[in-house]
Amino acid sequence: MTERLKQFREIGKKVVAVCRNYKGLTAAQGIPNPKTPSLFAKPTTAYITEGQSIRIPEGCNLLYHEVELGVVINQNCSNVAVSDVDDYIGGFVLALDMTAKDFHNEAKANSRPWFLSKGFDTSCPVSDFIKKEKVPNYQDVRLWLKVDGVIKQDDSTSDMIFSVPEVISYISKYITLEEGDVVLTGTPDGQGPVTEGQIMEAGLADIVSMKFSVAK
Ligand SMILES: O=C([O-])CC(=O)C(=O)O
Ligand SMILES: [Mg+2]
Repeated sequence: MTERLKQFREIGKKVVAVCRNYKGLTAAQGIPNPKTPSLFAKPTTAYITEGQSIRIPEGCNLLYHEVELGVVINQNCSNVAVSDVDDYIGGFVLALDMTAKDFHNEAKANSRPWFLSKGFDTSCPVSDFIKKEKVPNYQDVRLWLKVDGVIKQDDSTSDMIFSVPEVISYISKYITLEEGDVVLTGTPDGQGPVTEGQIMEAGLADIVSMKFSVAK
């Protein structure tokens, strides 16, 4: 295990994710904006860092990329008001919410849980830890992702339906967030398929970028 990954596994406990949190995404999909943040989780075994490949889960024929801003929590966070959330943000990571889209579609169609489609090994590639001071305007920062050099996702976090503080405050009413937990804040429009051998490059403005390849 690489040192960086060990660090994530040790301090990074849960991954709590919000979905359908960009106006551009719900508009493109023709679905109403959610009234409250819609949540799911990934196990810590989903984390990988640069140098490791995303592995297509057995039986999956449609793997999707989703670039997301991840917020790293710095202390126990329970029942926190929106106005106090900044005190609980320790920093950021750039993350990919890799999704076995065929499993996901089938689960949704059959009213079954999403866990496998979002939680398989390697489904949460993350960048190096980004210090909080490096992203002072995290409510308006550019997220982008290219597949084999072609831009597929490119939007600002200002397009979120629920802001980072609103998402974290909401989660903290029900689930205690702990030091090292990562909150994935949803993907902008442009999520789409990747196949074996393709390379994704993603970035948070020009603050950080990362590359991950897809393997069988
Ligand atoms: O995969 C999906 O349909 C939803 C999701 O995670 C997101 O919007 O970030
Ligand atoms: Mg997502």
